[in-house]
Amino acid sequence: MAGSGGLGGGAGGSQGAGGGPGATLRAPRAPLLFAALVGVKKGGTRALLEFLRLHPDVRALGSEPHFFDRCYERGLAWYRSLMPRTLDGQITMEKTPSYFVTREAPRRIHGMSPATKLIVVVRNPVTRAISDYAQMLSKTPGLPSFGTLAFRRGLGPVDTAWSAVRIGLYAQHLDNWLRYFPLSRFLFVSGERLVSDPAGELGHVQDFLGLKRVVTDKHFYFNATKGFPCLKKAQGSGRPRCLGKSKGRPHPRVPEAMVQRLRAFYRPFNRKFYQMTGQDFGWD
Ligand SMILES: Nc1ncnc2c1ncn2[C@@H]1O[C@H](COP(=O)(O)OS(=O)(=O)O)[C@@H](OP(=O)(O)O)[C@H]1O
Repeated sequence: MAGSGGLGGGAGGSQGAGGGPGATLRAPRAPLLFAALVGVKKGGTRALLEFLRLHPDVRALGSEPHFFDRCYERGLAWYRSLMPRTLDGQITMEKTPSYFVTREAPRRIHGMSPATKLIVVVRNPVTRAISDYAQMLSKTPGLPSFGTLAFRRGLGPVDTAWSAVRIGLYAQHLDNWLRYFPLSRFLFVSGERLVSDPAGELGHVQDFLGLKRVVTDKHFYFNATKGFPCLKKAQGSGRPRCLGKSKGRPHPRVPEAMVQRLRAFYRPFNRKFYQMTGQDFGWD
């Protein structure tokens, strides 16, 4: 049943983990080294996962399983069956950014394994909200303007009921996680630095996961057309690869006065988040 018994087993098969001849697979049901990229939506989670997958000791699910939010009723055996097979010492990973804002997710993940390592990519909540809105617009072109949705009656107080605003209240969401996990189980990655210095952020992530620093600046180049760091050699093709069009979308223009109001709104929440994490992300 979901919520008990750990994640062990699904990756422990008798063949086909890609470890080459003579590689020993973990015994079935041996506890997995499990790490989850739990958020935040539009923080840069796909970039981080794709970069981490270059590491030979990381085996990550490509798609978002949404087990701890939408699919929990399917049970742990289902979740386990989705996971890639791993060798002893390899880390199994998945990313589902909505976990960070799902009330039940921390309790459920803790129920599966309190040893889970949790990674959160955070980004300036104002830019994150605009990025979220850009994604909504790409799916629903006739959507009301950003200002209409972000402010009640278009002019009034900030509307915290709108998901694009609410997700950025990082301190509030983290409070819920800290009821189940100590801070030492978390790594907070700066979404801004993931763009300006991907190798530096990947260094912290590999340290946190107890991995050798294999992914380094040798793996990245800055693609001026895309405006983002890209991989020199993608897994499989060995060719240069940037993330797809939905990553690094142009943002709709939002009036500066609205941006300033949102910045002021988030400031106390950001400060609280800096205090809680002991890290200043420099968004003020
Ligand atoms: N290297 C690289 N290439 C492309 N994009 C990058 C990269 N690093 C970080 N980012 C930023 O990632 C943002 C999308 O975040 P997520 O992958 O977390 O989005 S999602 O929640 O999974 O939809 C995406 O947001 P937008 O720029 O608003 O599209 C990017 O700013």
